[in-house]
Amino acid sequence: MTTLETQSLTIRFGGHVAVDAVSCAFRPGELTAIVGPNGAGKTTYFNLISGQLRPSEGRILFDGADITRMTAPLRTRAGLGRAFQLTNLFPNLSVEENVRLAVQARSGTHYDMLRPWRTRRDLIDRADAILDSVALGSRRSVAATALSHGDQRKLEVALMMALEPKVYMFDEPTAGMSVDEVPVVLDLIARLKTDTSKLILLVEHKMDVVRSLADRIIVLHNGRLVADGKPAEVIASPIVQEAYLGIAPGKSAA
Ligand SMILES: Nc1ncnc2c1ncn2[C@@H]1O[C@H](COP(=O)(O)OP(=O)(O)OP(=O)(O)O)[C@@H](O)[C@H]1O
Repeated sequence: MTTLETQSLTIRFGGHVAVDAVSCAFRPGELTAIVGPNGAGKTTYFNLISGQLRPSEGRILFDGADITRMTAPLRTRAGLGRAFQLTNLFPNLSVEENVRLAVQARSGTHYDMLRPWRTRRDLIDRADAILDSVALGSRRSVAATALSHGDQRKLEVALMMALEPKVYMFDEPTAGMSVDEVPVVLDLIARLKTDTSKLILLVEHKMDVVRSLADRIIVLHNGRLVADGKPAEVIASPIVQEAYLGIAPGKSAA
């Protein structure tokens, strides 16, 4: 069973404590939304979990192992998946080629001159299924660099899916998308949620998105974990509405 836990996780930048002794355990089958005002430490917390940053103090446990000092690539290999903006893309290769390469990397298959890629029906089918699930089947021949912003975000999700992670980490997955592109990504995350062995973390500002997807919400403020609970409870809590989501008491959080 996949488990992920941070214990007293802290990072300081000079004198500024961006993430301050955050202790939190995440469970499989649960989508946890991480919310809070700008500068609260949400992305920094993500960077600590995925290994882009090393904590000043505290520990990260993943499937029972202490991964605090593990490099980001090793964390990815261990099953921590994060959608990164474009960094894992080959911009001049097509959408399909990008996804196939990610599927191939996951399968551990290396380039084999005696066995052309097209003979690997299993890998091709897997790549096709992923392309369809992110609604990029019709864009498969387009160079990654030529995609619209929304389609590039979908491709990032596709590459993460190809790696079959145990943990999916989404940092504002619909940011910058047009209104008609948003539902595809939300549907996709909702479908990922149906696999109860997976654990999903979502940093999101839009409360309607949080409300529709989250099983649990944690609130960060000034780097501290200040609320943790079921969405209805956390959203309704006056202190969160007023102080952390910037909503006057009595008004809707949407
Ligand atoms: N590499 C860094 N060096 C110095 N300060 C940093 C660094 N990364 C983040 N910070 C600071 O840490 C704090 C938390 O930033 P972070 O980006 O994690 O907030 P956030 O909650 O994700 O905000 P937003 O919702 O605006 O994306 C901010 O004050 C930010 O300026």
